[in-house]
Amino acid sequence: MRKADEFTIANKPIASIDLMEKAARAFVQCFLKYEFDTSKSVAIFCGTGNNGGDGLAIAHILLANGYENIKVYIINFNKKQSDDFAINLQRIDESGCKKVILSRASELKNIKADLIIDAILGSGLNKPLEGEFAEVVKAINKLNKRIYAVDVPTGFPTEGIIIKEYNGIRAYKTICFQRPKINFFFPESAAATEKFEVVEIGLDENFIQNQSADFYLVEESDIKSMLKPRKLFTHKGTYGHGLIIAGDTNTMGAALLSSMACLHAGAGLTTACIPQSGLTALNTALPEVMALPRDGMSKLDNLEKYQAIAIGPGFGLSAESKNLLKSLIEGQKPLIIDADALNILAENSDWIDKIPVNSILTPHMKEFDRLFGKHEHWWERIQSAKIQAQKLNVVIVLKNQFTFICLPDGKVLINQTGNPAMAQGGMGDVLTGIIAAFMAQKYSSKDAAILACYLHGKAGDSLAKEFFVATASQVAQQIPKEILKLNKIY
Ligand SMILES: NC(=O)C1=CN([C@@H]2O[C@H](COP(=O)(O)OP(=O)(O)OC[C@H]3O[C@@H](n4cnc5c(N)ncnc54)[C@H](OP(=O)(O)O)[C@@H]3O)[C@@H](O)[C@H]2O)[C@@H](O)CC1
Ligand SMILES: Nc1ncnc2c1ncn2[C@@H]1O[C@H](COP(=O)(O)OP(=O)(O)O)[C@@H](O)[C@H]1O
Repeated sequence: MRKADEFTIANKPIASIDLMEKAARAFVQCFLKYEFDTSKSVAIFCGTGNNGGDGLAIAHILLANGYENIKVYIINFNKKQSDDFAINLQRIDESGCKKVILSRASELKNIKADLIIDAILGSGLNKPLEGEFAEVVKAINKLNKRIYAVDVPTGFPTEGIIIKEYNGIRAYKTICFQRPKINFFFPESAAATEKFEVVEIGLDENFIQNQSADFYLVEESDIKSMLKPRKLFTHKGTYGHGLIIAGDTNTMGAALLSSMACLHAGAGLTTACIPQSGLTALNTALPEVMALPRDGMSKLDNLEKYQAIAIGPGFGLSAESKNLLKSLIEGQKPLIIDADALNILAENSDWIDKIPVNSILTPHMKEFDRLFGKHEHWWERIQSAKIQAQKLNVVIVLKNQFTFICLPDGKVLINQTGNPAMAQGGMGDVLTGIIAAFMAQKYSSKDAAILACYLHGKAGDSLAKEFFVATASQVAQQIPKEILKLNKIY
């Protein structure tokens, strides 16, 4: 983003002070959506770098938008000022805005503000907070007011490890510029900001898009360009056959959910490979799905008739399950490996290197750590996932609020759809079924994983507008509606 900033300044007729002004305007526009009561008092804490410069520009724009009770606090601890900060300081002085200069944290007393804007340090953070900076941040957090952070909460690293003892600003909302920071996608960021929102500030998009990067956001336009229409004269054979090897006596629901998702996401045929004891449930709940009873089987025949094979949801850890997984791994046909199949792999780590290339692994955090070792920090976990996806030549779908899709070429795609209404058992089983459906329809492993994660989350997002909780079966049934919104039938 820094490079984009410099590129924009060098290649567009825009001076850096004007870019700062644009960023501040974009911040205020977003801020006013939520804080339209201009009678509220606002304390704006500004450092002396460009983040602080943004804070000063925000102050005078808020004044121009009807806020009368604005006070800026200049955190003047390191005495170094950026050029654009200095220009905005002069403008603030001319505007007559109330201003306090703090040389020590202990000078921060009697703050009576309804709202706080944090513009002390932004993306320029280059070491953990300590000393006076840590003290002032602690005092601001203690005020217990709604804090809006400019670009980044002070003390929050935009990339790299987020320490457990996070001592930075605890924001209510971060309004960040042009692109979200990678670390916002990790659960540890919840300590720094409850929410984040990205605002456009006019940086050169072509330049940003052409930068080589390890992390990419999945956008709706990507999904639209990937989805294939269903063509005239096609039939069930056109859309492939998905095999879902799942379920056990007490976890048959997982097999039903995966099969239901495979069906609704468009596989031409779906077969559930389940224990005999689940047949009545399957035939009753999902009459469209065929059954392949697997009791006593350590190997499956005729696998060539399936274009996608998913294994794991509710599968159990029995000797029979282990033998079946082993034979499939030896078969070298790409697999979608989830849940208990991942746990079996973790117990038999010498099989991991033999996973068929182009397979898709769909672990949540705990399953991932069981497979590849314990990780203290999400940043490290993602680095491991990147390495393993490359080494094994597989796609690793590391599931969470934001799911990371790690590709064999080292790229990591971040899925932004989905929400806490989806935090309920069976949701991962549905994701596995959707992936299987797209693999059956001859999408590559990469495309199947991307499409499935996006649509799974999108279905949850649509349901969350209507329901407090979205159940896994509701999500499965919502999938064809989501596909239709993005794609023509024929
Ligand atoms: N790029 C964009 O798209 C745009 C960016 N814009 C804005 O610029 C912001 C980035 O500004 P920036 O580069 O001036 O850095 P900033 O965060 O103000 O801090 C710099 C100072 O902090 C210091 N420092 C560092 N760590 C420290 C610590 N732990 N404890 C104490 N001090 C510490 C460091 O001192 P040093 O250690 O180098 O001596 C340096 O002096 C960005 O977040 C956004 O708001 C928009 O205006 C326009 C478009
Ligand atoms: N808060 C959330 N926001 C977005 N997606 C979520 C959230 N909670 C769960 N999910 C999604 O639900 C799925 C849960 O998977 P998993 O834990 O394997 O579920 P289960 O084993 O119960 O089927 C993942 O795809 C995850 O991304």
